Amino acid sequence: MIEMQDVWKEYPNGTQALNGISVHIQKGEFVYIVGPSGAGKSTFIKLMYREERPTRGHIFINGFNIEKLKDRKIPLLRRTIGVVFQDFKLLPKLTAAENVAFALEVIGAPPKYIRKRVREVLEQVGLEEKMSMYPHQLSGGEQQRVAVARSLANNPAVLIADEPTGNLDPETSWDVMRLFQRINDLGTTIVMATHNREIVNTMRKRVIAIENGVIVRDEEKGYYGYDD
Ligand SMILES: Nc1ncnc2c1ncn2[C@@H]1O[C@H](COP(=O)(O)OP(=O)(O)OP(=O)(O)O)[C@@H](O)[C@H]1O
Repeated sequence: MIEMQDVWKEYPNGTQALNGISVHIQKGEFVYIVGPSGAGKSTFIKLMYREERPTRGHIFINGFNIEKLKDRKIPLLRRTIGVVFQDFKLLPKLTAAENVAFALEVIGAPPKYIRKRVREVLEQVGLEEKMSMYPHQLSGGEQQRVAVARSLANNPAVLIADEPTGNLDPETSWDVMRLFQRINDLGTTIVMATHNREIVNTMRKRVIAIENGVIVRDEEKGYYGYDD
């Protein structure tokens, strides 16, 4: 499902962000990516949805060979991946429902299906009553749940999250994590980069630790393992 073979990433300014990463993540897994600041976690995440390209190595995601993927085919890859960010990245002039609908409009889904699916995913995240609110009228946790609903709209096989609780207080972070657990229970693979020690140590999932661009630890039911 997700396979990286000896993946290296050097940014154009010469920074070596990843130095030979090999990893295999199976369908339905829930994986935390941990490590110190600057270790390469976001780069690892960005390679998966082809925001960045590897300098060297092979990446296969949901049946796509990232190396061979033509730019015009990137949208096909991204339909199979939902992405959630620390800063939510909602469109401020659109309501919650419109933000979710947008993800379906860009792929040309029929309006009737869009209406049904928007309601479904907003119900899934418990926000059906706030469908018509604009992002600034929602709390941080609610905005993140809209972003999660948007990421689920296309029924992705994989949900990738980069520091999704980074802007949320502890209680709200747990709401979002319970939501992730439910999504994972329904079969979606989850890969989440995080600095949240409490969540990693409580939920006990697979933990992959990256330091200086290499995997230094990969444990089933692992721990966070850093003091920051
Ligand atoms: N676009 C870029 N151009 C040049 N260097 C970059 C770029 N993006 C990241 N880097 C560098 O690559 C290295 C890895 O960065 P990355 O963002 O992947 O780390 P991270 O583990 O996600 O860090 P954090 O926990 O602080 O988010 C760092 O040295 C960073 O400065």
